[in-house]
Amino acid sequence: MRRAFGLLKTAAGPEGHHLWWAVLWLAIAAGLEVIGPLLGKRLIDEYLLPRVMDWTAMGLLLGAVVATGCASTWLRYLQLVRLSGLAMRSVQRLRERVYGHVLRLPMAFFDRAITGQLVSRVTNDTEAVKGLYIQVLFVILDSTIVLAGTILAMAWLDWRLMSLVVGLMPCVLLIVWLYQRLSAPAVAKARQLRSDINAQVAESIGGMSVLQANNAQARFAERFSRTNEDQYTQRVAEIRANAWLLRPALDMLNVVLLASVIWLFGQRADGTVLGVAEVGVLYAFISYIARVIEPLIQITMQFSQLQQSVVATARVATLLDEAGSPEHGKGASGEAANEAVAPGTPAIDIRHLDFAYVNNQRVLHDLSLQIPQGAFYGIVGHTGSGKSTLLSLLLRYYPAPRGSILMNGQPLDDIGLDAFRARVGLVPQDPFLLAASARENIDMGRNLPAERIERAARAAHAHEFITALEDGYDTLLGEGGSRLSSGQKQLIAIARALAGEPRVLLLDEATSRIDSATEQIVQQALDELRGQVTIIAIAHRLSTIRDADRIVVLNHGRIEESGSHDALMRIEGGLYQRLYLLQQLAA
Ligand SMILES: Nc1ncnc2c1ncn2[C@@H]1O[C@H](COP(=O)(O)OP(=O)(O)OP(=O)(O)O)[C@@H](O)[C@H]1O
Repeated sequence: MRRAFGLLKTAAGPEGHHLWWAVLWLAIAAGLEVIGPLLGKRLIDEYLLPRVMDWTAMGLLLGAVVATGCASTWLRYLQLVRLSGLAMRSVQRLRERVYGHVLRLPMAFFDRAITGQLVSRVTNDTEAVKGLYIQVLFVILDSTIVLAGTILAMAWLDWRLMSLVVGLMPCVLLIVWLYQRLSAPAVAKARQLRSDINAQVAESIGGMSVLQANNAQARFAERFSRTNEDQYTQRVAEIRANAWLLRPALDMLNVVLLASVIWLFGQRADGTVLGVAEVGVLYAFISYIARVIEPLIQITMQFSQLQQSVVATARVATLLDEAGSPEHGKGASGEAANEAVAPGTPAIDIRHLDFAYVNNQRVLHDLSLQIPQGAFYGIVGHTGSGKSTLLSLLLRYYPAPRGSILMNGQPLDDIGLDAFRARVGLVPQDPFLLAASARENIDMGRNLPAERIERAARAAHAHEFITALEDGYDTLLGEGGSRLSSGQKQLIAIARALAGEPRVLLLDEATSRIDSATEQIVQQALDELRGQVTIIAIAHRLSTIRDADRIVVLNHGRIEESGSHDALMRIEGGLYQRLYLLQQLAA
């Protein structure tokens, strides 16, 4: 609860004072609402019943009754507008903060994160903050003030009648509690079914090609319709519980309360003529009864909603507490170091690198490797030998032990992260294309000049097919680049990496999903970069790295062999030779 409200306060940001003003005005609105029946009582008791026809005073009192009612409604409306605006701006601020935070989380976080849950934190859970404003501040606070004011006013008028009303109040709580108990299963079921509906839609859109290839449309539509029908049934059950239990029972209670007040009132009359002063009290009490029941219903009904909002907000707070990537020596300028590289300094220098993802289960053992400036190195090995792990450490997705990896003679940790990312380019196995134009996919939010994008596309041999598209570089590529072939997507990913003009280019099995013809294009592109860029390529397909200056063979996290293709092929029974021959056989 404390965390949720702490977050609410920070989300309100510079508008925090609006909150206090809203509370103050709400209290005034509630006060005005309570005053109305008191004025009405005075009108009845002092003028109508004794037939004192002082039209000015009566007009003033009547005007005051109408004015307090209007002012209270108007103030409440203004505060609802004010709080809703504040709530929506808070959601907007919080959502930006959470998304910005997620973007800075270390890769290790995403190993255990579940995508759907993270999306829900950023979208739905941040929305829950709005619920806190509207449910807590507006509904609960407003209802509580009205309730307290009404009870006080009743006590002041007639404490015995007030005791009767207050005595019957627990019945409202009991009715609402019963209703919630009875409707809870339907509410929970309906909510579960709604997420099933979302999941089914997402699943079928994601697997549309498989679905249509198997002619499964009818079966999916039927499954969807069943879930949809179930959800409808549960929603109807919820509405029925409201219509048949909640409202009639509360209306009944209202009648019982009214009848009891009138009965008690009748008991106290002297049997012939009602005490003049008491008719006004009866009027005020009748007005107050409605003002007691409604706030009570509101408070009780909103309580479970409030709990959900608090839990959701606390979940957002937990995500925000997740530590971001460690700061990387802000002052150290990677670019300056780049210019002043002493001759002979390796581009990458790995020194006795040990690494474990989870305590003591080492994945890399005492790895040492020097990669000269502008060299092309290939890394091969069986599945699970540690290739991707090495690449992840070179990319600083996970922190390597200090001093175990140097770039241009500088420990990775000392290089500013921006300078580092500008220096290193990555071509991943999955090219990850945005649902945007070819240009935006190469640019990737860096605002690069058009010439640089085109130069990169030419270097990646992507320029030809991009210009053949109907709008050239501005052609929209569809979700995940669905308009392109796998090979073309990979060429775009290479162009994207080259557009950053990196000094080091890392390729993570960039040719595993493309045909031999495209692989040759990739090889040609890499050949053209040789000498200018240091290239480190992980490859399952050994033909991609056959021409590398050196091939490093990993086995269970250790360097087993290292040398040129020809040198490695000469090691009889060597791991590389076996891998290569196996691939030749498979081909
Ligand atoms: N995020 C992770 N958390 C924990 N262990 C991991 C993680 N990633 C990889 N591993 C483990 O580290 C070892 C090396 O995995 P890695 O992905 O580096 O191998 P690889 O050589 O790239 O394999 P492949 O060729 O199949 O991609 C494996 O035993 C794997 O289970």
